[in-house]
Amino acid sequence: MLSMSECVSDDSYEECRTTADWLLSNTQVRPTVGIVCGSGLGGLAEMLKDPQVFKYSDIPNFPRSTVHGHAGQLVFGTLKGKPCVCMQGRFHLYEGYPIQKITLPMRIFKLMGVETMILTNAAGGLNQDYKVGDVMIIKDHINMPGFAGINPLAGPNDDRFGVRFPCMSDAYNRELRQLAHDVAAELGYDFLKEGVYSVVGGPSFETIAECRMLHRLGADAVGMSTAHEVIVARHAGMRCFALSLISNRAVMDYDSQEKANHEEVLETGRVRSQQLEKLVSIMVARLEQNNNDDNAF
Ligand SMILES: O=P(O)(O)O[C@@H]1C[C@H](O)[C@@H](CO)O1
Ligand code: HPA
Repeated sequence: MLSMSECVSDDSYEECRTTADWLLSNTQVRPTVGIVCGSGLGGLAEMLKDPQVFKYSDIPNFPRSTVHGHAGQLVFGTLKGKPCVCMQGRFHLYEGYPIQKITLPMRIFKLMGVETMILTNAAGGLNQDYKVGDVMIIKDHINMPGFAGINPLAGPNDDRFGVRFPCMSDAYNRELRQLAHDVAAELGYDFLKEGVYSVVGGPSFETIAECRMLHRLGADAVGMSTAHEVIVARHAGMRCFALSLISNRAVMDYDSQEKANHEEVLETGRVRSQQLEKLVSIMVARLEQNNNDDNAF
């Protein structure tokens, strides 16, 4: 039988502090906004002015990106005058990292002063009204690995990050969702939806039966990321906003010839990236600084 320290990744407060301090001593930027780029959406990082780039491999305690479409670098800079840090590439459970490791950047960002997280991903559309290229504002998630106890907060709780039992009914900030709707309407975007994201472990795409089940459970889109990061960010009291780019339609029909594939996912990102960049940059420009959050420490 494994001991607790063998089961639970050892990325302690001190390690996060070391990484945060290392980054703070190597950049002048004091980010208040964190952005995570999903598959094929790395272009979001190119919006930052006066960028300062750190390869993940050069950052102490940071994991490495192993997935095509995830560049593996942290970019600091300003967006419409707001200091930001942007992950050009994220980590996924299927890469083999412990779940605490893939969510580690959230804690590092918190220690660096980030108050608001904007997360993006590519996802398969389960909702039959969704088309490839639609963008879904995430209003809630279903954490499938969580039902099997795979939760980034499992293990001893460090109260310096947040409380033992954090609330998740308000995980996706209502005001930020409304802001996204307002900005999209001003831009004339007719491809914006709002729905529930279900995270699965991957890397195999879902079977037809799995897609049907997730849809019946109330999910509008399925993907392999984001929810774990949001759990850790909310635990640490950061407010979260997340978007799914519907990169493919989940196969729900046994007569369908469609097959999910990563190339289609990346291609959809290329097609929509400029519009997403515009949406995110206007949102960032209008962000209020104060984050009055009950979970905050
Ligand atoms: O990082 P995200 O969630 O955007 O990546 C999605 C899920 C898989 O990693 C990959 C499948 O194409 O894209
Ligand atoms: N399923 C899971 N993850 C995904 C998908 C999908 O269909 N598309 C992009 N990421």
